Amino acid sequence: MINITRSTTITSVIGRKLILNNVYSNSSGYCINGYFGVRNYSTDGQKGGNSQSKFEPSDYFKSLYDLSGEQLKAHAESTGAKLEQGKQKDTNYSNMSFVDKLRIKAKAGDGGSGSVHFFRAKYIPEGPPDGGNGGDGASVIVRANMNDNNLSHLSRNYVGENGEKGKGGKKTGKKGEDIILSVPPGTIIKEVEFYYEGDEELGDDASTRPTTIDPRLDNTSDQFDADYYLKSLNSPFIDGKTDQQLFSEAAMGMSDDNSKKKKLWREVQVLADMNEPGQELVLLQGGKGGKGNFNFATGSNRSPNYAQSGTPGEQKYLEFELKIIADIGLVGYPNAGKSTLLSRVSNAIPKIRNYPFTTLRPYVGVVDLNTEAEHKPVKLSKRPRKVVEDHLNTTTLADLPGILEGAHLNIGLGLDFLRHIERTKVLCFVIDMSNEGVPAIWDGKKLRVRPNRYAKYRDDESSLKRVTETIRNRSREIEKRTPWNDYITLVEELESYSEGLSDKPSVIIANKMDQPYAQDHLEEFKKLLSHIIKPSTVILPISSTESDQSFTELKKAFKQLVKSVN
Ligand SMILES: Nc1nc2c(ncn2[C@@H]2O[C@H](COP(=O)(O)OP(=O)(O)OP(=O)(O)O)[C@@H](O)[C@H]2O)c(=O)[nH]1
Ligand SMILES: [Mg+2]
Repeated sequence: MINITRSTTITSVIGRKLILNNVYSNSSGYCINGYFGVRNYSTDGQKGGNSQSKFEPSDYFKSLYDLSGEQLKAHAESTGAKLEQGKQKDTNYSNMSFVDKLRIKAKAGDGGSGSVHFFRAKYIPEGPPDGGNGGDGASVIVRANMNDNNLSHLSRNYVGENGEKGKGGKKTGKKGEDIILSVPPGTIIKEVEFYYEGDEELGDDASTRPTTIDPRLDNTSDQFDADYYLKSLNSPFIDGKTDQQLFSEAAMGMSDDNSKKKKLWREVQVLADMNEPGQELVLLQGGKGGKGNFNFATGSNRSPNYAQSGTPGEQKYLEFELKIIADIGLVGYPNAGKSTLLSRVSNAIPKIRNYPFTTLRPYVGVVDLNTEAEHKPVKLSKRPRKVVEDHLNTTTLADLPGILEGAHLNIGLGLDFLRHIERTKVLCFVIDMSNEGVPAIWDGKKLRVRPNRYAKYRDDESSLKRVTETIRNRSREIEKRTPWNDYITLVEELESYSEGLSDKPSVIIANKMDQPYAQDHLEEFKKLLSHIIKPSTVILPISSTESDQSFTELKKAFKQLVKSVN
């Protein structure tokens, strides 16, 4: 078993094969790329592409894996293969892409056909029929898993294993092994279909697809036609077209000149709302195995030489979306210490640097609410990743990219992650109290939250441009920032993006309390905020870089807030 680096993407799962689209580092740090022919390999024991850490590669890949850099070079030279220095990815950090919406195509396995077989033994030349039933096809199942935090591990295409054909001796064929798609709790799954722009009716391959079997082939139906059935057993063609042809024509829109038109998607139905960790649901039912010929023996026909074919597995386009990315979202200016805080209270290992916009994508960590453990700063790269089993006393915390004034106008990293904030239940504001050593003296001017301050410029492109430029310049003058201004700007940005967003239950972290002037800032901050926020809002002074008892307080606050929204 080999550990694949995080950079690996699995683009397809077809039966027992993973189609991997990436370059792999071997143990000596060299890359073995597709040129070596290792893109497709058998993955015994690994179906579904969920646990990417385990798979059985081909012997060829294995033989390359243990070669040293020098040996690999020699191998590449002798075979004319391409060899590149592998990028040593820092897999400890959350450099994995964050995917919160994804559309996939999935097909459950077909049922295996029943067998036509007769018992044979010495002195029994014409024994009774004993062809076994076909195995059922693999179903596609979704499972909510606390240890997943986004959808990036899912591939775009899943094809379930077909059930095996029945065998002589009344042996039932092997069942296709189910594909289990593991998703974070809070994922909503919809069935979607496509149509072409300007033509609402076409493109619905669900309606043109032959999903039901021809009643003439279905021996449970009144119209069952044994002759027709036998003919179809010998030939895969039905009415001049194979089932496969009919399907792919419809799916690819070949029957019409739709290839040039824009493909659009629409919702058919909501299939699942995965809220509870551990919750499981069959998304696509695998086909039923066909009955073997021993089932059809009757008084008038003791030796039926036909069997039932399996039913096809369901096939659908599915859309996965994370409705809730985490219970709690960290909201703050860039460099306020959000990632540092996440690393201290959760199992996540985010990248922490002393410059703004270190975090570019959301990252979700799991917070164990049980532990009263000391939160000592530890070398994060040495810390093992924790797997959560007890989900009752845990909560999830999302580290989000920093926001600036004007984020709702797409300044800074902009709108994209304001969308993520919308999908957390509780807000945890992180305010930098150090403020680069500027002493805090509140000038006594009343602060007001003014959402949609810039709304009047919205429709006028040139003034909007001017305004965004002014805000951009202002954001560079760090000394003009104060903790209370930071807080109000954050609330204004949330409100400007979506009214009521800042009304979610929240806690305020006054961070970097170890810095000079932080205590002064905090005093002023508290004074000022008592005028404008709900008095019940907790303000917790913390120093994320020091060993601090306040983390226990913070966890208590988290526990209470999360309880209040669940
Ligand atoms: N002195 C002190 N420094 C801190 C504290 N918390 C964080 N820092 C430092 O502040 C810097 C920024 O921390 P990050 O956690 O990367 O900040 P962030 O809010 O995630 O920043 P972005 O990802 O850019 O939005 C780092 O150099 C941290 O070491 C603190 O409590 N005290
Ligand atoms: Mg960060």
